[in-house]
Amino acid sequence: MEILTDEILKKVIQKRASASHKGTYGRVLIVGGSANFGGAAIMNALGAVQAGAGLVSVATDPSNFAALHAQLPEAMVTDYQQDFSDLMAKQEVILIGSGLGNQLDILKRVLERVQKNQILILDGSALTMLSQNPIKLPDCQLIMTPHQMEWQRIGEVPIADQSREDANWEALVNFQPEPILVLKSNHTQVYAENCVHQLSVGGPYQATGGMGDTLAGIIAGFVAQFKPLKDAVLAATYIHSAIAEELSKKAFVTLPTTISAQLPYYMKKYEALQPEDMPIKG
Ligand SMILES: NC(=O)C1=CN([C@@H]2O[C@H](COP(=O)(O)OP(=O)(O)OC[C@H]3O[C@@H](n4cnc5c(N)ncnc54)[C@H](OP(=O)(O)O)[C@@H]3O)[C@@H](O)[C@H]2O)[C@@H](O)CC1
Ligand SMILES: Nc1ncnc2c1ncn2[C@@H]1O[C@H](COP(=O)(O)OP(=O)(O)O)[C@@H](O)[C@H]1O
Ligand SMILES: [Mg+2]
Repeated sequence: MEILTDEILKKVIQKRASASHKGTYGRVLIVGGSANFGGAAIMNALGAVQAGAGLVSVATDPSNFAALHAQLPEAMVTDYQQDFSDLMAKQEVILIGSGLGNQLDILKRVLERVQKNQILILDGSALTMLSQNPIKLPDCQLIMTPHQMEWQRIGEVPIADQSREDANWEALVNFQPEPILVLKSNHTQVYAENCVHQLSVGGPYQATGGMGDTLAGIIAGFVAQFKPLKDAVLAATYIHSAIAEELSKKAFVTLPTTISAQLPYYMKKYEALQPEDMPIKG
């Protein structure tokens, strides 16, 4: 097991080239946010946009359009009950499930259309629906972001056994293609390419609804811009909790939207650094 440190940010975050444009930094489609859980899709989008994704679209319930636009005019919207396959085809990254609720038809429609070169992130309700319905996963690059109960449901690893790496690896073999697993808890671990990486940052000041929705959005924003995939996921997972820990020095709770708002400033400190550079101060 490896402990994640800010070396991963030095490795992953790159200074932007002058000769670039929004398309250079990736297109992300978020599918989520039912009428009751619109905030989840908004927090996905805030995470992805603030992390630097070039173009972010949200397929959601139309009742969320105005709130999303008011919070984040940078994001585009579409009605998730309509056919959005043309929009899907243009994306590098698709994130589905945060606040989606039990909408199996939408999940099936999206999974059937995912292409091999696309990155698919499965969160929240998508994981719960997959655990209850026999649906084939698409042949693409997969990332799953369950909390402990979601991993118990979909991975069939009881929460009490999730501290055992061998139990989690055994469960992962049952998924084809094998996903990168971001197993969220108070000791979040990332399972990828035969290695387990554990967070050394973060704490209970993060225990607020929407914290995982925000992480899923940040992962989407990072994998849209940075390569290789595994390092981008590790960096996103690290920065989400590192910002929270920094904020917790002055705040009792660290709200998901506050973490997203800090992303561009925190990332800026790392753009010109390389691994092994002097530690960051302040
Ligand atoms: N503002 C919004 O729009 C928001 C929308 N949201 C969306 O709602 C949907 C449902 O997601 P969900 O996570 O709230 O519910 P569910 O999947 O039933 O899991 C909860 C059950 O698991 C248990 N549990 C055990 N260990 C756990 C752990 N480490 N972390 C967390 N839970 C743990 C837990 O135990 P308990 O709390 O009872 O002790 C409880 O029994 C999903 O799409 C999500 O994106 C939310 O993001 C909130 C903000
Ligand atoms: N006590 C804690 N210590 C560290 N991190 C925590 C703690 N409680 C929650 N978190 C983090 O908050 C996030 C919660 O994710 P999740 O339950 O999916 O939230 P939501 O679905 O409400 O957005 C995860 O990243 C988890 O690691
Ligand atoms: Mg969640």
